Amino acid sequence: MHKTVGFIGCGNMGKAILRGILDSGWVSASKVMVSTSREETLEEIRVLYQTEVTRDNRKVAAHSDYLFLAVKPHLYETVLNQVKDEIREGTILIGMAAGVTLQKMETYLGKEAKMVKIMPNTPVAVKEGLIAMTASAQLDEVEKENVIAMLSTIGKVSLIEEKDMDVITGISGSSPAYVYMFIEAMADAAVKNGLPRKVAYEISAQAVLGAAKMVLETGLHPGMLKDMVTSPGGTTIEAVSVLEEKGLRHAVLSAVDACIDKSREMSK
Ligand SMILES: NC(=O)C1=CN([C@@H]2O[C@H](COP(=O)(O)OP(=O)(O)OC[C@H]3O[C@@H](n4cnc5c(N)ncnc54)[C@H](O)[C@@H]3O)[C@@H](O)[C@H]2O)C=CC1
Ligand SMILES: O=C(O)[C@@H]1CCC=N1
Repeated sequence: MHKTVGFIGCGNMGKAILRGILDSGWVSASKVMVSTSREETLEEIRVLYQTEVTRDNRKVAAHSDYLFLAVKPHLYETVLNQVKDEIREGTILIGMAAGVTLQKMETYLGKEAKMVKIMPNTPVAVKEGLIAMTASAQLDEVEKENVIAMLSTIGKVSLIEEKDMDVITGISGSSPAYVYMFIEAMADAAVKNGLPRKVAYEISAQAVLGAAKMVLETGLHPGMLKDMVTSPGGTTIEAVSVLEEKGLRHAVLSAVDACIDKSREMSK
């Protein structure tokens, strides 16, 4: 595959995808061009990834078979308006902004185009991402399969209806942040009890990774897996009891609900 790839904007999410697709070998650095508004970011990307970099979004648009739009949601209108004449007929535009629907992208572009909306999460950087995806009617099956093949190199691809994108944002796009808070809090407790911080992070993170794998690979209900850890009169039930008392379930449910609400509001 000798396709060209472009990134307009390359901050936290753009860099995570860029790193993932380069590491996977799906594309070589010589086929990738990146533009951002910040000179320092461009220099960092050029040094780290050896891709071509530019301040000119139009140049990236003209270069790309697959064009990732990795700017903040409020910049989509400006950027799509800026590059609309450079986008080739076969170019596939890949939007990832919370609240920016395929319909909005088409309106900003002012014409129909091959467009994909994804909701990735930052673990794509280590090829363990979740990428929810929906494609516009302009993509044929082969083009859709090609996009799925590219994204599959950096995580699991979940084909969804666009109406579900806000919910997926709540439990995937945004959720690594909540999980990092959980890992950090567990590590703080370990540090309080004398463990060096570095060891505490490694052990907490591995426990979360292992628990997630158990859910995915055993197919057992999370409640049953919890029960299997919780020995009668043992240590775990003490922690479980405090988590229930402090309202962990309700806190998580309400937090995810607030995230979904915000995404829905942005999508209007
Ligand atoms: N950070 C995350 O975990 C996730 C982010 N997203 C979406 O990804 C998009 C990017 O988010 P982040 O990477 O977190 O933001 P960020 O602020 O880290 O990166 C934005 C990038 O856009 C560049 N930029 C700003 N103005 C520009 C312009 N006019 N032309 C070209 N580049 C410009 C900045 O220099 C920066 O490189 C957002 O739309 C967000 O909704 C989606 C899923 C997860
Ligand atoms: O916080 C945000 O708006 C973006 C979208 C999902 C994750 N980060």
